Amino acid sequence: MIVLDGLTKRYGEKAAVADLTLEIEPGRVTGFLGPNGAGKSTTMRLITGLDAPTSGSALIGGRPYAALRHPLREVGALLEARSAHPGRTARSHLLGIARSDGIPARRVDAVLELVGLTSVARKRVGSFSLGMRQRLGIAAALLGDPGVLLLDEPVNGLDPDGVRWIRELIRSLAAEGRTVLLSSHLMSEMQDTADHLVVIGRGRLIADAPIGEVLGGSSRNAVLVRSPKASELRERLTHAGMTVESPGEGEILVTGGSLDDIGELAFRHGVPLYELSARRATLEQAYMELTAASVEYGEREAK
Ligand SMILES: Nc1ncnc2c1ncn2[C@@H]1O[C@H](COP(=O)(O)OP(=O)(O)OP(=O)(O)O)[C@@H](O)[C@H]1O
Repeated sequence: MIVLDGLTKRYGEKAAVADLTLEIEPGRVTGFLGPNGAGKSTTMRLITGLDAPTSGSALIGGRPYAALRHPLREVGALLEARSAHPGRTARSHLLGIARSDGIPARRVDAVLELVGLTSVARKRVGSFSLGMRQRLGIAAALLGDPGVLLLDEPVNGLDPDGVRWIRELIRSLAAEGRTVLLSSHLMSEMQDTADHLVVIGRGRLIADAPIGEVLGGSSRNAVLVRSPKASELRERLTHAGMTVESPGEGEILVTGGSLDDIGELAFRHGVPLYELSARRATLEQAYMELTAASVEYGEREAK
């Protein structure tokens, strides 16, 4: 369990993280989302003691990172900035980290196997592809078999097989009862991996809710109806207070009413239906609505 209480980090006038209070619970994957510059990496750095908060606290199992006796056995982190020396082999890189926390060498071989790098364990990291380096970073995070994992953009550079592999790994780590905090800009990947979402913008909390709740709260949830009497149905649904659009000939898209409401209304008025189906909002759509007001480095600035 990770507990943030009034966590704040200022760089001069600017608050990178502002008064963040939340609990990241074990046994589920918590997705950590926010526009560029929202403060995700800073939050992860504060949790892992790489930066000190200006005020507030970040506790892991009730203690700050600096007070953990065997930090690698309690927290594993894959953070963007951490990289291996290109002249070292994968195995010697991991052995160095393992030694720093009294982790036995056999664990190094076990994590190399787990991330699929056994065959290149004695190759220099400098010759690794981005995806292989990412796997090595994940191996380092898992070295101490920690109960808490912080993964900042772990799918970066991975091919589709690698992406699927990491999704399954992350889900199994959470299923074993670990606390997993995962940041990613890939919304479809997040939708498939996370159970719970924490969304921040300009350092502040925007949402802390189960993914189903975030998706259900989107205005983009709608019902698609196809009918040979679409225009009559449109009038009746509008009269009943629903909002109706016509995306195509004989089709209407309804918000403000459930499948059951629409089906019953059509039945009452003798309107035949050829299709009645839920169009669920994607995480990308729900996320865009949530963060619209807090995009810091948007298109306008970038151009
Ligand atoms: N060392 C630093 N000195 C000054 N400002 C910083 C420093 N580190 C981060 N910031 C600022 O704090 C804000 C939050 O940055 P952070 O990297 O945590 O965002 P992020 O959500 O991880 O963004 P991204 O999605 O782009 O990785 C940004 O405005 C950034 O410029």
